Amino acid sequence: MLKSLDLRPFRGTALLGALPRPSIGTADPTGSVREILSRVKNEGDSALYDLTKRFDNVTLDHLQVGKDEMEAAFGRIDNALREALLAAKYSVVRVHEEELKLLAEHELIDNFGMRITYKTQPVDRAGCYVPGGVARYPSSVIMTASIAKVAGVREVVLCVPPQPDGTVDDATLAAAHICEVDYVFSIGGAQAIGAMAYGTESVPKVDVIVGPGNVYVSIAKREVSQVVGVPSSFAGPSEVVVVADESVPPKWSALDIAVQAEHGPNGLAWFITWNEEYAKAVEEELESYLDEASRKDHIASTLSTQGYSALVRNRDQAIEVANLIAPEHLELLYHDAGQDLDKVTNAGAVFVGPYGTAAYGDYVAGPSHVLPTYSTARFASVLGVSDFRKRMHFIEVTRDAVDQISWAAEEIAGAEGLEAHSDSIRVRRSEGELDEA
Ligand SMILES: NC(=O)c1ccc[n+]([C@@H]2O[C@H](COP(=O)([O-])OP(=O)(O)OC[C@H]3O[C@@H](n4cnc5c(N)ncnc54)[C@H](O)[C@@H]3O)[C@@H](O)[C@H]2O)c1
Ligand SMILES: N[C@H](CO)Cc1c[nH]c[nH+]1
Ligand SMILES: [Zn+2]
Repeated sequence: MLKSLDLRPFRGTALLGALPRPSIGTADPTGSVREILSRVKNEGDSALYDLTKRFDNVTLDHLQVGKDEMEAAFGRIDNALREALLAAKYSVVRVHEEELKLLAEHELIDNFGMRITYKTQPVDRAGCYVPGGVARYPSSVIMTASIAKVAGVREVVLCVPPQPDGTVDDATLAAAHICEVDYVFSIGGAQAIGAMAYGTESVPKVDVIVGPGNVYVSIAKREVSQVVGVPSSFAGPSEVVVVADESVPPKWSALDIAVQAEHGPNGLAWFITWNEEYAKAVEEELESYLDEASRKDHIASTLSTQGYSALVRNRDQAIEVANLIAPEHLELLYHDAGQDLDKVTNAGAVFVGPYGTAAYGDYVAGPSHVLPTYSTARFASVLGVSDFRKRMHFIEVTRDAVDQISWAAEEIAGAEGLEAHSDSIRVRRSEGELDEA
């Protein structure tokens, strides 16, 4: 089921060479995504109807879902789910209100008499993509839209693929109601990303697009990043690296491999250990779980392409391998894993200790479950408040600064041959103090 790798002999750059390369699937769909985007840009709503027929096999008679329908869905879902969605939103809002405090306006420094102040402002309108091909994701509404609202975004637009009957499922609509989403459209895939990036007759153009999705969605976001803000994470098919030893029940490790694999194709699932016997026990548990699993085909699909069981020398090498993979989720389940956190340099989210299944992060821990995949955790981060806000700085130049530092600016402007630059400074330096009005 998992492909076995013995990484114990490899060190340094040889270790990197021994790892399989990450893959987004057999054929790169960038060409067809570009075609979809260009149709949406040129034809607007009519392309959205047509592409939804083609890729979702659904004939829509309208694109937008009304706020009354969101509220009705909130009333229809069962009580336990309503409470669970509210609890998840509460947790996410709490964490992001703390993050927002870190972005508060602050004076950075008095630099040669120039006061430098930083301030952030929300974007005006954000687009949240919520996936819906091989599963339903009301949690992704909370993990995107509620964060946009905490960030102060004025309007949130949400796109989600339609169900086969053209509707959007109640749990997703209820989550949209809870998060006070302003517009919901039943459009999925690359066409939804194009609609939010360029705007159509029905879909308002947004300033930032966030949210996870399959390879078509993730590539579409990358393609429109010239005209709209898109986080640098490639929030694509789910990934997990589970590191464990005999201190963890093998069934727990096996389930955690299956958790992210059940999202569907093109994902990645690694199991890493330094105990050969334990590796066999986990593999057996995984096989017996798969016999009964309702999403067996999805799990098998990810495991058959990027499912690995790797044997390493020790926990240090396990973390070295994890850092090279840079996975979306890293689980350090073994005893005393807290001692190793400083060694982790590349991962979207890290779960620590035997209870740390990534499923807590998927739903209730508080940080967004929209995380970097496809090795982008080398440079990208979890979705957060700052993805919906722009940073500006204010430079207040005092008379004192004119006296202190003009000489350096004039000198450099002279070297660049930019006369107006140096004149604009010289005139202030030489023409003396203005009366304070
Ligand atoms: N990284 C993260 O933060 C994160 C979070 C949640 C989910 N996910 C991932 O999101 C993904 C969701 O994928 P999904 O497929 O269920 O839903 P999705 O909404 O991302 O994709 C469904 C859409 O894909 C389009 N599509 C399907 N086949 C196509 C084709 N051949 N050409 C062009 N477009 C096509 C359709 O329009 C459809 O509406 C999963 O891979 C899951 O692992 C990632
Ligand atoms: N594991 C996904 C992120 O890769 C998020 C999610 C949503 N629902 C369940 N899981
Ligand atoms: Zn998940």
